[in-house]
Amino acid sequence: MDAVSPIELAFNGIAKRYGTTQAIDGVDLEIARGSFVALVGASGSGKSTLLKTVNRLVVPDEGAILFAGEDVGGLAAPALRRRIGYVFQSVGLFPHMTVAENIAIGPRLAHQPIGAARVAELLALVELEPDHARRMPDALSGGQRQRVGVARALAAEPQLLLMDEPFGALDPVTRNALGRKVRELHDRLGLTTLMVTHDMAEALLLAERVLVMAGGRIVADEAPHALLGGAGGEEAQALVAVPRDQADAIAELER
Ligand SMILES: Nc1ncnc2c1ncn2[C@@H]1O[C@H](COP(=O)(O)OP(=O)(O)OP(=O)(O)O)[C@@H](O)[C@H]1O
Repeated sequence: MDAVSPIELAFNGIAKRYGTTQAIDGVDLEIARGSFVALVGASGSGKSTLLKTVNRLVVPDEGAILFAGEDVGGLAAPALRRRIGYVFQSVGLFPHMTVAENIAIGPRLAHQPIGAARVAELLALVELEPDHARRMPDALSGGQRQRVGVARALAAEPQLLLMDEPFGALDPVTRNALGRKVRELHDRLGLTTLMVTHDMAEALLLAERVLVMAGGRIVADEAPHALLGGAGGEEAQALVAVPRDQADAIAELER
């Protein structure tokens, strides 16, 4: 990505209230095409709500979101969602469908079905075996299910990938491997990726830009190396302190 990358996503004055809770409190943000952006912050700070405004699972009270220059509020939701891959923590695979059927569901519903060869290609992308296609979701490990979730999100060849705590339920080794895999796919497929995570270490390692939310606002917007150098203010530095303190404590144990 370079300085002249076009803007893939622009949030202009986004606000969303639930009763007395101001979930999003005026977000202005531009995300460059091809970038991998992490959204971190305390529980309840508004990360998921902000992410869901992009694919219209949440409709903001105020403001507009431009996706490749088009106002998402003016697009039909199914057409919009076909251009956006969405991966979330609980995966949401249909239990009564095979892995192949789960992967193919989006294109099928859009009347653009994909064949077995494309399913096999998608399985290979996420490093699953061809014979996983015939399995039912409950015959997979959590990590394998999450890989199927990523394959499903990529099935319609989206240009934008939204991920909401995609690796949250996984063990640390699987989490690390799948995070790296997703970053590699992001690069290889030329995606723009917006990932919500609780884990600052994951954000620092995978993203090139880290946004910190607090109270429905973006309070820091920095590159990982700048955050590690002390930038971003109090909220951001409190989050950076967690993996740093852990690394220090482990280094201490090794002495
Ligand atoms: N559908 C809803 N109805 C009522 N309140 C909601 C709804 N969705 C979110 N909220 C509230 O809006 C605020 C922001 O929620 P959101 O899920 O965006 O936070 P988050 O940063 O993603 O949190 P977490 O990290 O715990 O997932 C919270 O106070 C939450 O309780």
